[in-house]
Amino acid sequence: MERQHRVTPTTVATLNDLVAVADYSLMDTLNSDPEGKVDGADHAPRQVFSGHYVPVNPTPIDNPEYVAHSQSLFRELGFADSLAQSSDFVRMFSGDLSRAPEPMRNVGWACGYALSIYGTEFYQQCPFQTGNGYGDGRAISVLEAVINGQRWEMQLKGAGRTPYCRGGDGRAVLRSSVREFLAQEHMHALGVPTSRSLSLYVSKTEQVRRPWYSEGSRLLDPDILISEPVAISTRVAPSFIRVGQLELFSRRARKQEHPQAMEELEKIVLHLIDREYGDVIDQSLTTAEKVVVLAREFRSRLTSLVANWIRVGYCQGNFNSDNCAAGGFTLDYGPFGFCDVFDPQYQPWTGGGHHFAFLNQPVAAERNFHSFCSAVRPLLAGHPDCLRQLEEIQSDFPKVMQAQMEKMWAAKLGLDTFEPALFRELATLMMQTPVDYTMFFRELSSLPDDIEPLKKSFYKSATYAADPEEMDKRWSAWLTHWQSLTRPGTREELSSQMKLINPKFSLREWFVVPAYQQAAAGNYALLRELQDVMTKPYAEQSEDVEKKYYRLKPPELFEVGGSSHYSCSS
Ligand SMILES: Nc1ncnc2c1ncn2[C@@H]1O[C@H](COP(=O)(O)OP(=O)(O)OP(=O)(O)O)[C@@H](O)[C@H]1O
Ligand SMILES: [Mg+2]
Repeated sequence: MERQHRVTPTTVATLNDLVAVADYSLMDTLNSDPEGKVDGADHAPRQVFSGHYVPVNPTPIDNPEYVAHSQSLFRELGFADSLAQSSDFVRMFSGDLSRAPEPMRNVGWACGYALSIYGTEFYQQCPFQTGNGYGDGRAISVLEAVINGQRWEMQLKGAGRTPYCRGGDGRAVLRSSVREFLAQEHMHALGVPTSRSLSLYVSKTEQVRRPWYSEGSRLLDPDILISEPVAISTRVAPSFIRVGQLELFSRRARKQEHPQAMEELEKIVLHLIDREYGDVIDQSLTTAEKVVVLAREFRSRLTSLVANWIRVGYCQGNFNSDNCAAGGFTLDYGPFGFCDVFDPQYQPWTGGGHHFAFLNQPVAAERNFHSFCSAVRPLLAGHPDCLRQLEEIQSDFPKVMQAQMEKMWAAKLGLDTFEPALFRELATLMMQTPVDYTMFFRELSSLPDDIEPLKKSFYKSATYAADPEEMDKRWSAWLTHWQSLTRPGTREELSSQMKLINPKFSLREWFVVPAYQQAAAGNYALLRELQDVMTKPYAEQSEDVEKKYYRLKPPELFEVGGSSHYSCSS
């Protein structure tokens, strides 16, 4: 596949500057659904039997209003901030491509994908029970652009129905859009690979109904239907290929569903390599050889990603294969959460159970990696040596994952090597006390002489309250043990290294709730404040910020439906 390296002007000041670098090579290299409507007016749920994408045009939201854009992404892309509120940019990124300037096309694309939950193939989520009606139900990509040598795909979320909408309305509400918008940029600032947020627009007049929690509800499931404003957010990434997408084509190849099935599988895998692994996979290798390198590289990215999630207290919530980006970055901020209390079983999504809980994410990742290996395996038929290598890459996943986890825990503790006994005692203490995960590690990063500063992070459970003296004694013993193991060198150096690993601020749900509630009433002040604070998560920031955002979760906010847990998020 030819890579085009067109360079944008240093500043993209107008929509014309952007569309001038729009690139549609994807629509030519990949297969279009032969039954797709050329004009993109393809919004009713139906089965899509072949092809990598369906041409489909977004459905604009009524009366769009600017909510936010990511200043840091705009800067990276060379976009002028003023662009985000200019009328033609607003029109396009709120879903109206009808007047997009040339060479912009007024048709985007949506992709089908398959679903495996914790490594098991599922079809029942597809309305036709065949898997042919499952995919981007409300996400539509509108262009790719190569900007300063980096390729970005721009995808609208909440842009209306596609053939994969499964009877849904194709919309995203402001609440879920604000959550995803803030989280993507926070994650990036935390140094964790992720899709990025470009822009967010809300409709001043269009609302949809969603199940939600009544004020103060402590029920697990939503108990009311509420009307919420619809929004369109645009996210960008080198591609949006998911493990589930590779699985869709692999399942078709396995079942010989149509004559081009194997060729379509190969094409999507080569496309993934081009978009996400172009710099690490030699173009001159055969497909089978490329697949082996791809598997090894994806394993490395995925294990590192999950270790990073745990480092920053993030639980993805619904880590199915269709929410697992094949490029190895975080995708789909649905029922996610950043933990307050350290709890290995932390899981804000009531439907996620133990499988996708905080410290089970390495195992969930392994399941997704197995789905990935099964999906690419047909491309290695007739290449016993490559097959053997893939087997080995797959079976070594737990070893590599474990190594990444140990490296991460050692770094969080400012140690050169992982100390199992020290860590075991810490995990026990963190659970029994329990501690606020973010605050504990941040306080530790200041290298306290005694446990007093650490107590700022203690929630003090019944276990702690039953015998605080004994607990404090154990904490002091642990601290002394830890101090004896920390790296030689100056204290300042160690402290500042640890403060780059252990963030001061994390995007806890109880910060986000009032921000999206205010936003729904047209007040974006809190949202902007969170944007600002959470894109500098390692910085000390002001006293005022510290008072508001560096504190224990108030007791009355625990177990609140829609904040501590949610059954749906869209
Ligand atoms: N309101 C909706 N209308 C149509 N399809 C929807 C809607 N909400 C979710 N879907 C589709 O249901 C599937 C599962 O939903 P899920 O919550 O994982 O995805 P999502 O948050 O929409 O998308 P993504 O994974 O693209 O971030 C997805 O394929 C999604 O496109
Ligand atoms: Mg999803």
